[in-house]
Amino acid sequence: TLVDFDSSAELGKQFLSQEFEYAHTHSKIIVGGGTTGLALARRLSADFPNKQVLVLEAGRSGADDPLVTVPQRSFSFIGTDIDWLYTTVPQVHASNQSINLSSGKVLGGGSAVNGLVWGRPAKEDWDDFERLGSSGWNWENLYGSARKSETLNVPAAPFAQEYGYSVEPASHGHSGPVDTSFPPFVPLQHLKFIDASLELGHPLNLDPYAGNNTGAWFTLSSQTPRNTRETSEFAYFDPVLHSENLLVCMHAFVTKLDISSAPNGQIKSTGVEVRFPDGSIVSAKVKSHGEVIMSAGAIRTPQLLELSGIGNKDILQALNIPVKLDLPGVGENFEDHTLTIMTYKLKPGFLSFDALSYNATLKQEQQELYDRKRLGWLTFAQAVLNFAPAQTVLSQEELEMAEALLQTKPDSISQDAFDLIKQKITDGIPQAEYLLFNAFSGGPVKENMTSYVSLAITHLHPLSRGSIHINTTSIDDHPKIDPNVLESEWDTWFLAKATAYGRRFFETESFKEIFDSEEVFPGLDTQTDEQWQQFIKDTVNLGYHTVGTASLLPRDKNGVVDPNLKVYGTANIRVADNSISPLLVSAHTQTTAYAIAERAADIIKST
Ligand SMILES: Cc1cc2nc3c(=O)[nH]c(=O)nc-3n(C[C@H](O)[C@H](O)[C@H](O)COP(=O)(O)OP(=O)(O)OC[C@H]3O[C@@H](n4cnc5c(N)ncnc54)[C@H](O)[C@@H]3O)c2cc1C
Repeated sequence: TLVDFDSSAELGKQFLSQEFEYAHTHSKIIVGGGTTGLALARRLSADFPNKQVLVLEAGRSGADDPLVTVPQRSFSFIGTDIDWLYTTVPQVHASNQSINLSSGKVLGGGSAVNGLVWGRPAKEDWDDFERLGSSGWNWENLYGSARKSETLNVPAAPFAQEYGYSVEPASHGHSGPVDTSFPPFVPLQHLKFIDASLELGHPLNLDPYAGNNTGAWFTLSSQTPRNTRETSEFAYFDPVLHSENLLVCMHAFVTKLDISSAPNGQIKSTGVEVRFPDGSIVSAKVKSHGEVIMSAGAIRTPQLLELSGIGNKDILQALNIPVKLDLPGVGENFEDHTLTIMTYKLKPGFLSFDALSYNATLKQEQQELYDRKRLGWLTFAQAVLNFAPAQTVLSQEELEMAEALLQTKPDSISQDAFDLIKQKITDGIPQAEYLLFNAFSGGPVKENMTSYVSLAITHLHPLSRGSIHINTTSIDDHPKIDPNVLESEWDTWFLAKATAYGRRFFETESFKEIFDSEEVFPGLDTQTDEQWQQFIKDTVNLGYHTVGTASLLPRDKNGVVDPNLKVYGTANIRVADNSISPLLVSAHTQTTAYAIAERAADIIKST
């Protein structure tokens, strides 16, 4: 059942204050109806036919909104009503930039606004969760969970032939809620990107979803065979919309958890406080064996825990918040992928999505093609990724420099995580991702009537760690988001080297055919190591892959949740979202979020 607290406030208040069925024993309140929250809610409600699952989501539905549904429009949500509008604090190691960290305020959360890339990490990435001390959180189990979320749609023969798509069905799920597909349109420049990668000696990976993601490959999108976006709302919730024991509330803003004491010196949550759009606050209560599950995402989950008195006592006391539980790991270990963008101009006659803004006829044609047949440019978000190990990006001499740089552990990362990342570098696990955006996305002023592409270069395993903490007692103030990017010398050095390597793609024969030789951004004046490093510091972005702020780690290693996802020291509070990932993976993170949801459901059902 779906209730909108904006249009049906009175009904909503009745539901909450009259303690409807969700207040039964063993009921679950899930805070946040995002990627993980709705996936988990569906699974839990299926298993507890007589118990209630209540999901509280601050945003609205994404249904029928082209900002959400049309693949090509991914990223257009930035600055709209479904964006939380986060930015970081000025980054001291990155020219004092405040970096955008937009995030989905909508049912489906990140899955409703992201770039639709459907990836999968290297085996070692998920195995490292277990190596860091959380038994059962390994590749084998997470891969199994990930496949439960997916239904692979093999590409139709004409498109497979035209673009050279390949897929290994055995490496995918076939009966999960999320449809994954290849788009029926790929821009020429993306096909050339495969050729350019091969020309530079990168391997073509025909099966990147089974634990080895190295090389250039066609990526699936979280997209239906009708070429609309899949979100956790559409995939997991809509099919059970009328289920009586799953109540999803939108415009339901959770302001804090109610906490009381529990046996054995623990604390428990008796429910949560929910603010309605009219400003009134109503408590939603859990009874006896009920639980509160935090799925508010890696930025809001630590904020809500701290506002409720769970976190580092020094931070709480400084704001006069009564300390219910001193748990210093809350809000720590924050990491995100760091990335830079290079921009190139296409030769006259070649077009990118920029043309949609200067060619009205083309725009209309493509819109009609999409509306009538769900074909054409608007079906496309991404097609090709290239994951490269350090050994591919760096020369022999640079590899020796890398070894020297990696002798020093940056202050903010744990010794365990540092050692695992060093091992991954040595073992040739991808460290850099190259991805083409089919439009201008950074650089000096854009010329009229010109099409560009941008190459995003991502550092997959950065060493710098930051934090997300409250700095006021108001839920309406964004927490202080400090990724602490480029604290580590290695992070700056490697991203600079990986970015400089990006220029090589545009020097290949394959690319020369379609690109203007003039590099637009940063421009060929940038040549020396110092210049590249300055470019990185001035322009570094985040990958929108925020993780780690309620880490799945032993408590004495700054952990927040145990392997059953219980917050240490609590009887009935769990976290199930990307804040639990203790280490970033070499992949875009929605598949990890879905895998966490599926695994969390299995764990919660059995504990
Ligand atoms: C712009 C962008 C592009 C991305 N591109 C990709 C990509 O192409 N491929 C990929 O794999 N990953 C991508 N990601 C990352 C991926 O989407 C996220 O890692 C993933 O969706 C996070 O899932 P989550 O469940 O942890 O959080 P979310 O999905 O963010 O869910 C959190 C939910 O909680 C709600 N909420 C927060 N606070 C409250 C509150 N106080 N009360 C009630 N509700 C609340 C939020 O509105 C949200 O719906 C991208 C992310 C973004 C933002």
